[in-house]
Amino acid sequence: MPSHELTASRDEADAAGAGAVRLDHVTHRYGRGGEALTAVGPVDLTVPAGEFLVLVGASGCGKSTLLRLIAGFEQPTHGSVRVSGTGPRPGRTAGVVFQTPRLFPWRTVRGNIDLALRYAGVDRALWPRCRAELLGRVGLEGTEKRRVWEISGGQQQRVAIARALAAENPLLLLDEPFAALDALTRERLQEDVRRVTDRTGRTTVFVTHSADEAVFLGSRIVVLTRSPGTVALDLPITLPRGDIGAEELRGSPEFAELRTHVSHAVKAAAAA
Ligand SMILES: Nc1ncnc2c1ncn2[C@@H]1O[C@H](COP(=O)(O)OP(=O)(O)OP(=O)(O)O)[C@@H](O)[C@H]1O
Repeated sequence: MPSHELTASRDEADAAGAGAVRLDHVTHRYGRGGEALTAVGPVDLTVPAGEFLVLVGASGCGKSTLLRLIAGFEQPTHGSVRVSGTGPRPGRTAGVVFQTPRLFPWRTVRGNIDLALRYAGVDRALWPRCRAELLGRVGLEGTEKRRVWEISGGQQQRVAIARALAAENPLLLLDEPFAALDALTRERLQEDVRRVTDRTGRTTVFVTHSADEAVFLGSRIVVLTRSPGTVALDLPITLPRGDIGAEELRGSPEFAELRTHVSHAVKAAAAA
């Protein structure tokens, strides 16, 4: 890339904020002709750096498609997607966590994390420290030597989160990462993700069906209409973050009120 282009894209990134996402009039269509399906759009959405945005909506409303557009795995049919002021690059722009952990099953926990560190270009001499720090962040200290099949589904998803954090991308994208887990594990991992993202200040876009999960995690919630997904509700969440316990938060009347509000909005958007 010529140096003036590099400078221009750096300037754009600085102005947008590292990890900031901007969707301008984005539409995405799958297929062609009579078979074509407009899955998303038009959507205009700006996610400032450091925000925790949760996308909620009924099945098939286009949540995953939006996430894939932000990750650069899909190109919009119309409109533009910018992350940190530039077009997203698949595998480079964001750490991504999917519904299933997608780990290398024949490798150890350590092997899976090291692969991510190698891919992120981290100096090999720093791997032990980075690995320990990443595993510490997701509560997996002492599991380095265990094979993937020797740890639980919840622990595997924790490894996937640690791996997504390895690249130090300012943007984290999570697509229903806890959908397959039992309620208790799910709550614990929600707490982990809330803590880790609050601590690291990363911009996060999280997809879920659950109003409860959305209110617990988000600093902002966007509810999508049914397909094609457009913004039905854009709601800032002003619940306290940081120095409040998870149980206290989940048990508060404000939490219950917001959960009901979001749940009704999701149902109304799906029926509209
Ligand atoms: N690769 C694809 N090719 C064709 N159609 C697709 C493709 N991926 C998704 N779709 C369709 O686009 C629409 C939106 O799908 P998407 O997976 O984005 O929704 P979602 O809200 O994430 O659904 P869920 O909550 O069930 O995961 C659906 O009608 C789906 O069938």
